[in-house]
Amino acid sequence: MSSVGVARVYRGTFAHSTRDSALRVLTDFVLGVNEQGKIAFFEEGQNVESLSHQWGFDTSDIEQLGSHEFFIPGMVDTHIHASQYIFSGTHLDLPLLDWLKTYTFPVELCYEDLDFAKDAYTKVVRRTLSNGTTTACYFATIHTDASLLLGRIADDFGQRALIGKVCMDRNSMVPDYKELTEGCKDETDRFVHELLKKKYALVKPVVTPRFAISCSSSLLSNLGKIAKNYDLHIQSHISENKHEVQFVKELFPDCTSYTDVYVKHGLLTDKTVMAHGCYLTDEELKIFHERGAAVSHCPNSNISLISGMLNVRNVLKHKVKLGLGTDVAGGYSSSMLDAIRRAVDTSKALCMQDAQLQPLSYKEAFRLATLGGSEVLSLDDCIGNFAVGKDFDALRVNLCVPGSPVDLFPGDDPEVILEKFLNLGDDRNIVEVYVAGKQVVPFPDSY
Ligand SMILES: O=c1[nH]c(=O)c2nc[nH]c2[nH]1
Ligand SMILES: [Zn+2]
Repeated sequence: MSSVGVARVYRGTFAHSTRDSALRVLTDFVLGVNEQGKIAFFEEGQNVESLSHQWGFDTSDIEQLGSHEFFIPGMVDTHIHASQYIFSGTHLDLPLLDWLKTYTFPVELCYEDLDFAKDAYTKVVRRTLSNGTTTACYFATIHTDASLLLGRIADDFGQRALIGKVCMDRNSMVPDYKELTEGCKDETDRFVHELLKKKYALVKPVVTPRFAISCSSSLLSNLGKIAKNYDLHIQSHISENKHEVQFVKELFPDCTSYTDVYVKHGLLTDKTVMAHGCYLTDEELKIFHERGAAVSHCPNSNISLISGMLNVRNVLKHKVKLGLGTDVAGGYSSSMLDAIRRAVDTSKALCMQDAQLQPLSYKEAFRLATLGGSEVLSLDDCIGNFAVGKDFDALRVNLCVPGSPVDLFPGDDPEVILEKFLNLGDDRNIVEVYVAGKQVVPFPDSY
C-alpha cells in the first residue's frame, strides 16, 4: 500500500466484545492496521473517503471481505499443556491424580530429549495457530532447555505466548520426574533469565508451580519471590478435583483454604491465572477478586477427567477475571472453538441441577475466549478486541471455503453466520490468522 501510516485496510464485517457488550457485530466497517501492527482506525464504512484522506491510502487498496466472511479477534487459550499435546485425544479414562501418575508424568519425562521436544512443540504451536489461538499460556515440563525451545518455536511461528517451565519437587509418583527444591528454584531463575535475554517481542516467561500437591512450601515461597522480583505472570492449578482439594488440606494444615496456600506463598497476584477452580468457595472467590487474580475455565478437561463443573455465573458475580482454556491434554481438543462449546454445555448441565441458574450464551462464551482471556493474562490493554491502539490479533473467517463444515442459507444474517461458525466451524474456516499485524496463517512455505 502506497500510504504513509497504514500498512493494510480491510472493509466488511467485524465481530468483537467490548466492556459493555458480549458481542457487537459491525457490518460495513473499515479497519486500518499500521506499520507497527496496531489498529490505527476502526470506523463505519461511510467514513472511508475522509479516512483515506486522513491516512493517505488509496481506496482501491482496501481489501473488501466477502458477505460470508468476517474478522473476529484472535482467541486466547489461558491454559494449555504444550507437552501433553502428544497424547491429546487419548488417556481420558482416569481421574486427575491417577491420570497424572499413569499417563502424564511419564510422557512429560520424555522432554529431556530436545529432538522429541522440538517435534512435539512445533506440532502444538502449528495446530493451535491454525485453530485460531493467537495467544497461548503454556505449561511446558520441568526441563529448562526444552521449555526455552518452546519459547523459540512460538517466536518463530509468531504466536503470542507465555511459557512456563513447570516446577515440582514432591509427590511426582514417578521416579525422576521432579527436581530438588534448590535446583527447581535455580532452574526457574535460569529459565526466566534466558528467556528474557532473547528479547522476543511476544513471548514471555510465566512462573509455574505445577500445583500445591507437587510443591513444597519452600519451593512455593521461592517461586513467589522470583515472580515478585521480575514482576512476572504466575500460573498454576486450583480446586480442580475433590480428592486434590482434600490432599492439599492435609499437606498445608496451617492454611485456611487452597487459595490461602497460594496467598501465603506470594503466588496470588493480579498477574496470576489459576486453572479450573471448580470447588472454590465464595470466600475464596472474594480473595481472587480482591487480589485481581484470574480463573481459567477448562470445561473439556473438567468433564473428560470427571473433575467438576465450574459455575461460571458465580465466578462472574464475584467479578473475578475469567477466560477459557483447552487444558490439553486433560482436555482432548486444542481448539478454543471447542472450549467455547463446552463452556456453554457445562453451564446448561448446571442448569439441569439448578433451575434458578441462567445458562451461558454463545455470546458470553465468545467474550470469554477473546476479551476475557486478554483480561486473565493482563493483556487487555494490548489485545482482546478491535479497539484502536491495540495490536491487530485477528482471525479472518470464511464460511464458504471448499469442504466447509458449515452450510449457509438465504436469510442467514452476519450474527447467525457468526453463531454457526462458533458452534459448527473449524480451522478450515479460519483462512488467515494475524498476530500483532503479521500474517502467521497460512504458514510460510518454509514452515
Ligand atoms: O488438568 C490438569 N493437568 C495437569 O497436568 C495437572 N497438574 C496438576 N494439576 C493438573 N491438572
Ligand atoms: Zn492444566
